[in-house]
Amino acid sequence: MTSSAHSAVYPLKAIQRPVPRVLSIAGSDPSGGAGIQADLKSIAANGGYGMAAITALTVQNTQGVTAVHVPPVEFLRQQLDAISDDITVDAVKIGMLGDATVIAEVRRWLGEVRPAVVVLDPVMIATSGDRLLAESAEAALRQLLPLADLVTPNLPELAMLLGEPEASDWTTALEQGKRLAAACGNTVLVKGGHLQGASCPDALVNTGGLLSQDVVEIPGLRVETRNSHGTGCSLSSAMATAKARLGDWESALRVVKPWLQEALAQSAVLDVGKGNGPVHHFHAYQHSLRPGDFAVRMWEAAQTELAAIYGLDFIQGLQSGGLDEGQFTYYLAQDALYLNGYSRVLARASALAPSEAEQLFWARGSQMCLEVESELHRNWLNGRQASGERGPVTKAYVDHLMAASASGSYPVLLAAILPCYWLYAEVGQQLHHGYLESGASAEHPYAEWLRTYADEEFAEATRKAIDITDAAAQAASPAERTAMMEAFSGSCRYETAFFDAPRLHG
Ligand SMILES: Nc1ncnc2c1ncn2[C@@H]1O[C@H](COP(=O)(O)OP(=O)(O)OP(=O)(O)O)[C@@H](O)[C@H]1O
Ligand SMILES: Cc1ncc(COP(=O)(O)O)c(N)n1
Repeated sequence: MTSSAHSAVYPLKAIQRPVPRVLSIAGSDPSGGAGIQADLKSIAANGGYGMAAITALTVQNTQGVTAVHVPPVEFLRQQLDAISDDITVDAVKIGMLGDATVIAEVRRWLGEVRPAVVVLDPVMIATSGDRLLAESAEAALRQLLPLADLVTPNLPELAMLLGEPEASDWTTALEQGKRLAAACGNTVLVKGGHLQGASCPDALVNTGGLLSQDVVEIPGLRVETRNSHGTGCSLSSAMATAKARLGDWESALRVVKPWLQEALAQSAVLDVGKGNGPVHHFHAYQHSLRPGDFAVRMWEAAQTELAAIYGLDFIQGLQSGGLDEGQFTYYLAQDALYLNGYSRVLARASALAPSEAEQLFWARGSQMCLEVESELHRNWLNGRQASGERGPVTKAYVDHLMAASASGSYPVLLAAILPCYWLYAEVGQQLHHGYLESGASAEHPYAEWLRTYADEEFAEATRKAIDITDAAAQAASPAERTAMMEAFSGSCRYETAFFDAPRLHG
């Protein structure tokens, strides 16, 4: 991309701060969907550092506002002064002001500090219909408008500020936007949220030549949802942040509008409240994993197979001692055959490993498999009548691992490898625990085998294998993670089938 093409999108001269310090002067919504709570999330989600000076406390949830308390205005003054005495404020968003004394205090502070970006959301009435601004303060709010760079009224507020009837179509709304912008000498963001129909446009309106044209419209589709609580708060604080970051209102709205649309579209994920729920400010972070997230997902996916394993005759017989000796021999022989294939797959993981530590870990695992295989022959299969042929489950399981290995993807291969560590360690621990609980009798026909399950070295290796796979998932693409879950679940099913194979094929 040429530098001129780049600056056409983001005018470099105007980019001020990589992480702008953005102050919300607004009311508190304890349910977290609107007010300062929404503002702080919105500022962070849009790349800013959020601060909040609280004008009023409300008692509200997704169903409505039941009380409003406006603390002494001196306290607001102290909050504002504490911030600006210490911190450079790159942008301010003003929301609920409550009454005329609060408006006067904010006006004084704005006059003294003169922040570079001021967005005013003229909050008067909540979505629920409850008043958030004393009626007597409407004139004072009108007089505050010229101190803002951007005013973001919804359609009822736009009409109220002009003293006109509410617009019922977009053309009328834009005309009203032009009148308000001309009267205040600033830019008005006309919002389509209160319109009917499938589209939901927004437009920046300025009649003084500040924009590329008087009306810059950004189209948008309406999201079918009740969860619109706090959209106005979120939009205005996102705009303050994006303006400080990108330098102009048009660039800001172009990034904020699709972000908010997605926040509405994904709001159901949050499942908050019985009324108009909040939007999902951090929807974009769903795609990135925190350490441990993928391990938890895999563990959840393994639960059905673990339950199936504990229900198997083979496992119950091994625990009680009633297991048929022939079945046990078949199991040991297949285990030895399986470990030979598994060793080769671990060697492949070692070859694909991105670091020497992981390379060494899988190489050691590969070596350990061969050692256990020969120990099985030496100590356990010696003297027993066992076939050296791979049974159908052993063959299918090893083929599944080989296919994951052939995929060439390190994360997918690890996901296929992991259940043999994890489920085996888990089942082994349970069996060993059960054996100890029942008195650890030396008479138990499988006592010696059950004792091998207490191997702490194997438990440690399993924890390490989980951590490495989890870390590989964090670095993987979404498509690769889907393939990982498939490979993991496939191996879990083979673990169950492997324990059941002696009954069917032994
Ligand atoms: N259903 C929706 N689908 C898509 N965008 C929407 C929807 N509802 C609102 N918006 C967007 O949300 C923002 C706020 O618009 P709206 O007109 O609802 O303001 P508001 O009434 O001040 O918000 P609030 O609901 O917080 O009071 C605008 O960008 C608008 O386009
Ligand atoms: C503290 C506070 N500030 C603003 C709003 C407006 O948001 P909405 O119109 O979505 O209810 C609110 N409900 N509460």
